[in-house]
Amino acid sequence: MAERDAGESDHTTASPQNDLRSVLVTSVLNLEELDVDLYRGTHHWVPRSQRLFGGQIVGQALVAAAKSVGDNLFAHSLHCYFVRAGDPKVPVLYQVERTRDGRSFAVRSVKAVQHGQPILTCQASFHMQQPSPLQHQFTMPQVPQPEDLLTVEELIHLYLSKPDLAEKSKQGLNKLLANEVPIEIKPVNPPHSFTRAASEPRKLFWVRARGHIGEGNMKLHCCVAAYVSDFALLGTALLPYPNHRAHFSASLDHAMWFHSTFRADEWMLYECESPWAGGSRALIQGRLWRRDGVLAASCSQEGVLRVKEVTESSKL
Ligand SMILES: CCCCCC/C=C\CCCCCCCC(=O)SCCNC(=O)CCNC(=O)[C@H](O)C(C)(C)COP(=O)(O)OP(=O)(O)OC[C@H]1O[C@@H](n2cnc3c(N)ncnc32)[C@H](O)[C@@H]1OP(=O)(O)O
Repeated sequence: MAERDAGESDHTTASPQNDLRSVLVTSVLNLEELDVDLYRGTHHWVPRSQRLFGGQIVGQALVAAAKSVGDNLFAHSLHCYFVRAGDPKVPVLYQVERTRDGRSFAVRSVKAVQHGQPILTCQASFHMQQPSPLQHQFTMPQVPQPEDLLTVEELIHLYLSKPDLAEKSKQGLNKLLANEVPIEIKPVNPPHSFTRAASEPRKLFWVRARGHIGEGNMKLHCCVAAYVSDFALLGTALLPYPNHRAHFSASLDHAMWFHSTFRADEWMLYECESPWAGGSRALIQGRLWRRDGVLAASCSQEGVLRVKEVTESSKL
């Protein structure tokens, strides 16, 4: 374990002149206030499953919770259950209950509702900054810098340029390219081709919000990190099983802890690993690292994964 650097990072900052404001800030996490502690959120990107993206619901729930706590308090943890699939055809209502306001901590309970029914329950806790001599963290894995790696889109174009690529794979890759995901990803160990080999249930990638957010609003960066943290976590559990494909997958619960200041519009290393899978479920743990090696956030999630074996003919 390494000593944690409690100081500010030497971030290279995305320039607002060259980079439009992130749609996560202007739209997805910009909730409409309907009444006291009642908000409405709309959608930007919806996954192919046609159920709302879990990260969007968690990020919006955290925005709603954060609106009722003072500027001196910062999100330090959240615990959520996804109890129903989110419907992309209607907005989500967020009802906030002010569970407790103490001297150092405040706790909020948020219910995300559609069609009169909860789709997510979330407890979020906020804490004032307090100095402590007790400081440690793991050491960030050593990986190539994001400038030396390709984005997911660049990798897909590379795979598409391979002359022996099967028509079905081409269609799959083009569908992936059509997604307008508001985050950028650079895998650390991308496969050389679209076909995958079995690997340990662990993956590393650089990630950041697409577009500019700017510094100053730490609560907002935590909400963006909550959005980002659910994106590719569950797939980690499938890495040892290239001959199986999930016909149903969904995150069941999601917990997150925020440790340090960070900017979600700057590259962060996301380290994801799945220590267990069984009974059609998998546990996945994630660590978000600032590129200067400071541990920014940790998360844990359990998901349901119902898989089918893929035959050679169905792969083509
Ligand atoms: C260029 C960039 C490229 C990138 C492109 C993008 C690529 C990747 C995209 C990444 C996507 C990220 C996704 C991240 C993960 C998520 O966001 S998941 C969304 C959040 N989570 C949820 O929505 C879960 C919400 N909760 C639920 O839906 C329910 O709680 C539950 C389904 C988990 C509960 O299940 P259950 O109690 O069984 O509910 P039921 O209503 O009874 O059943 C639901 C369906 O499951 C079938 N089913 C039930 N039991 C079984 C069983 N034992 N075996 C098989 N099937 C079962 C049941 O029949 C229902 O099916 P139908 O809906 O009727 O088909």
